Amino acid sequence: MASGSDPGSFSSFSKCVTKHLNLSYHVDFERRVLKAKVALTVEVLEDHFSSLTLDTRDLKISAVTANGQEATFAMGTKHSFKGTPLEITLPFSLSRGQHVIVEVSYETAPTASALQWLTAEQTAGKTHPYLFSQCQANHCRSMVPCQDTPSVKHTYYAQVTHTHTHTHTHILHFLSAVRDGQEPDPQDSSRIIYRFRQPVPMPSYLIAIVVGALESREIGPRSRVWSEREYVDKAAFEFSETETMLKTAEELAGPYVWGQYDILVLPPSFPYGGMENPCLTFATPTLLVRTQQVSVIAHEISHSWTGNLVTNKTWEHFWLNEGHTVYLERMIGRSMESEQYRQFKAMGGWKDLQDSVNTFGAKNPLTNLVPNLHEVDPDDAFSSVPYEKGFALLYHLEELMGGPEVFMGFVKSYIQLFAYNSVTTEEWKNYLFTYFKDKVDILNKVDWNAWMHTPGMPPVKYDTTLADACIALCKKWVMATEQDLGGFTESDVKTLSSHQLIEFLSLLLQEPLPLSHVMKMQEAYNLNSIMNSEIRFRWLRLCVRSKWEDAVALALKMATEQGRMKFTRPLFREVYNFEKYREEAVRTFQTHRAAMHPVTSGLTGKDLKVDPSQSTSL
Ligand SMILES: CC/C=C\C/C=C\C[C@@H](O)/C=C/C=C/C=C\[C@@H](O)CCCC(=O)O
Ligand SMILES: [Zn+2]
Repeated sequence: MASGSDPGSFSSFSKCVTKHLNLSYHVDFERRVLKAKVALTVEVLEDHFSSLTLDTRDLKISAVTANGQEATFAMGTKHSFKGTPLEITLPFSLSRGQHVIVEVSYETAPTASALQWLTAEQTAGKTHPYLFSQCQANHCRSMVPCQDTPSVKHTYYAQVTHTHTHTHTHILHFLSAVRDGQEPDPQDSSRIIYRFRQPVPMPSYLIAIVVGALESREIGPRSRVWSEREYVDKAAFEFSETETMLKTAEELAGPYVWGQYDILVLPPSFPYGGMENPCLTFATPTLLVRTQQVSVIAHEISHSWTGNLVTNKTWEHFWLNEGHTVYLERMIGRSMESEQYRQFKAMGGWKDLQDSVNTFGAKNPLTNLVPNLHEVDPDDAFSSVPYEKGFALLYHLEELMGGPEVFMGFVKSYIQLFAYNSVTTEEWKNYLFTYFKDKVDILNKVDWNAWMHTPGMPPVKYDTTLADACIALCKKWVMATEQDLGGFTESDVKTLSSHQLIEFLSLLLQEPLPLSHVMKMQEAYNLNSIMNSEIRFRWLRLCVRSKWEDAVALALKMATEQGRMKFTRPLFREVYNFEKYREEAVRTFQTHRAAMHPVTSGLTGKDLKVDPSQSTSL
């Protein structure tokens, strides 16, 4: 499964592959570290095997054993984003097909890039500290020494406990796995050990941990929603369609193999809309506004097949995870709503792709569907491209091959064939040609090099029925002279759904308006009062781009009161590009960076050209 190379990993996965991890964690909130032990069950792939390399990042390793015997180890040279290779020499030699249990005792750093430690004051409840992880893409190595490449899949078992203080009695632990009971710690009966079991083989980037004062509500026969008490009822209400979506996804893609499907709503600094951690999707609280959660939860559910069951072999093939997941997410939307709704969402995705291409530059190789990630940090490469160019390719193929039902047949078959494995684009393409063996002539006419290895926008058209009202209103604003402005009233947007309002604002962001127009838009539509974050985010970007000074404070407020990178980074960049407020953007970032997620603060710092080692720039 793990042959080939991965530019993001130092680990020796062509010599050996991890089959199982047994983790023991002790969470120390006072010192902000995990004291841990991991036992890796490793299958040897070659004869005369006596050494292996694991990925680590900022870990303090204290001991390594192999089958219980002391093993020697050395740390290699630290790489800026790949971390430090841990080179282990076994006290014996093994042959191909044998297994060895390598146990590493270690401690994480308070700055571990996978972890965000929140003080009690940074939580909604204000009484208990909180810890959460985000391992995708290459951050698992900062909490577990492992073969941190998506080409290796293993099961895992974990036991977790935390330092007991009188204020921490209500703290619960969860991992991306099935709960396997809890019991008093035999070494300290005031502590509880929580146990978890993940029997489905999965890549390291899907290991996840959360520790905090959490409550839950049942939302379906295999689903609970977890969050701090302050959000839990709202979350249960917003995610009430989860079981319907799971069933729809199963009809499309096959059985759900992960047992439980729970959702965890995190504190506002969580950097993404959602993260598909198996058994426990992590979600931003910005979804807790009606109509916003549907596509994100459909997306995370879809990852249970595309991404978690069939996984990209390296991050260069990330579009296989995300393109297929967006395709499946929109097929769920098609089943639950309509084909027009799917087409409308596809058009919205097209704008997101355009936005990413504009941000990177239309000639930037990071806008290739399959980018070269040698010496490129995946976090720097992340954008809508793998999602939306990936979807656009699949949609294009769907049209060529005979429509959604026919193409979904291929996607389902691809999932069944590659389930529990990791794949490359080449393997995907070979299977496409095998599945559609009667239509190879048509497939040969596709300009594969343009789709896969050429930067910029691809050529695709969608059904615009639901977007026509948005396109017409956008045109009206773009063409309007100062004299025409009096003709705009609240009734223009009365019949638009929130999805259509998002589309309207996305269209306007492609053709920004004069300040007078934006001010009139506020007067007529009162968009400042809307709290739906997808709408607010686009509206505030539009205002700042039109140089409306009053909007700067609102944009910076939204950029800092939540930390979803999809919103935070473009809002900061927008204010930064408004010359007069550039310093204000940098100052606000400097004030908030200590409380931001480590990845968000790192990437926003790069966007604003703030030297990470200095407290101020400019
Ligand atoms: C070609 C891109 C190369 C590598 C990307 C791989 C990982 C990127 C890394 O930065 C982690 C991404 C994690 C994403 C998690 C969830 C997203 O689906 C959220 C999308 C944005 C949002 O809705 O907030
Ligand atoms: Zn995704």
